[in-house]
Amino acid sequence: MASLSPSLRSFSAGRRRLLLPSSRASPLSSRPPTKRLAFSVDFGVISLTGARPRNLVARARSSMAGTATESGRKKVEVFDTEEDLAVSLAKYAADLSAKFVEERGAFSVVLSGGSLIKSLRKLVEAPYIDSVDWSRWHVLWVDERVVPKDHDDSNYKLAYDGFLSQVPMLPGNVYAINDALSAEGAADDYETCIKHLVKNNTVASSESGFPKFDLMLLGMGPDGHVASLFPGHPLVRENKKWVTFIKDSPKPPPERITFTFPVINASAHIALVVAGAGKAGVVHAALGNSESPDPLPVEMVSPEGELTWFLDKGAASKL
Ligand SMILES: O=C(O)[C@H](O)[C@@H](O)[C@H](O)[C@H](O)COP(=O)(O)O
Repeated sequence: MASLSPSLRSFSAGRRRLLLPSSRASPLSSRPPTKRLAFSVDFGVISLTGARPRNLVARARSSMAGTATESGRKKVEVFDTEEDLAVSLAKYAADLSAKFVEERGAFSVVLSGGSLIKSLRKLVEAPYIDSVDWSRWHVLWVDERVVPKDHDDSNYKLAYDGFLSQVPMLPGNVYAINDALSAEGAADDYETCIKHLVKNNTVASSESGFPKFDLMLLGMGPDGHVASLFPGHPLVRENKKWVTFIKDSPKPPPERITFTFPVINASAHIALVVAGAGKAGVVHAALGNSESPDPLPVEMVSPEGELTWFLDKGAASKL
């Protein structure tokens, strides 16, 4: 069982030193994972775990050919409950951690905000709390709200309270934005920070010249947004910058920084984690055969590597 390292209270993120909101590591359950596997199809694109929604295989089978990237692979995993989803997500992240730590001595992980952090809760339990080499993790954010670190809207605070404070991660390996800067300044500064990480091989580089993160963990909004890339917003077409900013986010708070699609899509692995029937319509749209000239942001997620959808039964209910 990990205890909260006192040094985690003061994170040094590159040139930045951040004071953290006070937080306590709560006692962690040592309950073993209880994944239930009721059905599984895997032909390179789909595996269903737990409940098998009507028509999913046929629909996914027909949609994948049209939407998978040339080199990329796409999987859709559906779980009976969000609890089962969380169990599987923890194993997925821990397995990738072991693979990348062995291959290149580091594991670069990108978090989003929202409900994703809660879905990572099994990672702070046995067996992963002890088996994962947390000292090799390097954590960044795909998007961040431009608010102080101790503000309730901060994605950093959300992740710190719900995840990072409960694992023995090295404080210097957690890269938060500089909250003393404007949105534009913070975006530029974060891009510079990532350039340093690419230069010293902490983060890999894609052939396209963009950073290639080992694992990106994305949530999806009910309107189909990912990161802070919203439907109909010109930022979805940004193709040069690595990190950009938005001052009119339709989801509050309005000022944010966000990775751009070229960076998201250079990833080696992306997990799109979506739970709840409220998002079933967008999941259906995203996994359908849409030929729309104006795709939803979530439909633009198409990594060089592997995309895995983690859905609970509610989110998959219209498939
Ligand atoms: O900072 C943010 O707002 C997020 O990074 C955002 O992209 C989030 O992941 C989605 O809005 C899904 O959030 P929920 O899972 O809470 O719906």
